Amino acid sequence: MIVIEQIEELGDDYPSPAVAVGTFDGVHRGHREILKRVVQRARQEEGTAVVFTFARHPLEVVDPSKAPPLITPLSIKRDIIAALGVDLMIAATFTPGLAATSPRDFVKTYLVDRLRARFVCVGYDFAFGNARAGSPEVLRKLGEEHQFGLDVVSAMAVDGQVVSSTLIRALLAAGDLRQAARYLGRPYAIRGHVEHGAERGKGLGYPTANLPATADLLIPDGVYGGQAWLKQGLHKALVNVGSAPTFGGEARRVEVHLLEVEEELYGETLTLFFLERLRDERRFESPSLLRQQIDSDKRQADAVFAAFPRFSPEDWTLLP
Ligand SMILES: Cc1cc2nc3c(=O)[nH]c(=O)nc-3n(C[C@H](O)[C@H](O)[C@H](O)COP(=O)(O)O)c2cc1C
Ligand SMILES: Nc1ncnc2c1ncn2[C@@H]1O[C@H](COP(=O)(O)OP(=O)(O)OP(=O)(O)O)[C@@H](O)[C@H]1O
Repeated sequence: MIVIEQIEELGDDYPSPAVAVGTFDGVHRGHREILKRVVQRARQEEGTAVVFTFARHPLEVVDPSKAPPLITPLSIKRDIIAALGVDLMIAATFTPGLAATSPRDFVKTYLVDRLRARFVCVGYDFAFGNARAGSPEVLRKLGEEHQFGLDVVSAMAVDGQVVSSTLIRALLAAGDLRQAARYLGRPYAIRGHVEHGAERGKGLGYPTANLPATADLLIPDGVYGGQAWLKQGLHKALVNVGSAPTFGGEARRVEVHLLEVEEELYGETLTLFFLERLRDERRFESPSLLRQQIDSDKRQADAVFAAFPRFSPEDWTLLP
């Protein structure tokens, strides 16, 4: 998949583009249905499957006080979208100019003149252009004018709930990783480079690879059962998100203890899937009491690994 950040970088060699437009934070199951249709259409027409999305959330420009943390930072969003078979991803910067563009001008400038879209796919509540005035109906009329086809995906529900990024963020903030995974179609994931910590973990019997806790980390502090995707292998992990109050409290970090790997990981890129929240982070009276607790976390995590639906980290999906 080719990724560009500015639509101006687009060349001319993209035949018959089928385009999905949206923020797609989380690339959840509703979003995936839209992207699948675009890929299917492109394959039928020997065209190009294109996603026109944004590197950050548009609300960061439109109304920063309402801007949510991202479920999928750009590098993860890119990998999920690539795994679906999309050919070209435009990860544009949302600007005040774009926010002020009317629906008609947005379609003319971006979809028609720049992208030469032949087919567009959006979801049931797609809103675009100045004051979110554009809707699927508006897009349909503009499509008739500019000769592109339109497919509007109806609301996808799972467990009786319409899937949305907002719903998934709320579940993650409440620590309900399992239900969030149902809507995402995979476990919640973060990615980072392994950093140096205080080097106490080895003494505890649980050495950890540390990732910085970014502002987008949506889940609460606590201990989690997870899986770490590292150098093309998936490894069971016990994870602490927090500031280690037993040792006086430090900057918030994500500490990953890999259960099956013992090697130097500094500087490696690690993708971490969170399966289930096991408990709150607590202050212990002594390191040995903390160690005993982690021994029991490990036993609890074993049950989580056994029960969690299998998933493919390369396809970013739960397996049937
Ligand atoms: C599974 C797990 C659970 C943890 N739980 C707690 C906890 O409840 N309270 C706490 O203060 N620290 C907790 N820690 C953090 C340890 O204190 C921390 O890993 C240790 O101090 C090593 O830090 P270092 O990586 O900076 O060397 C936990 C770590 C792991 C791996
Ligand atoms: N459950 C769903 N089924 C089908 N399409 C969906 C679903 N959820 C979102 N979409 C569509 O995906 C596109 C991108 O939407 P958006 O990124 O706003 O996602 P969202 O889940 O609706 O987010 P938010 O909760 O922030 O409104 C839109 O066209 C929207 O209609």
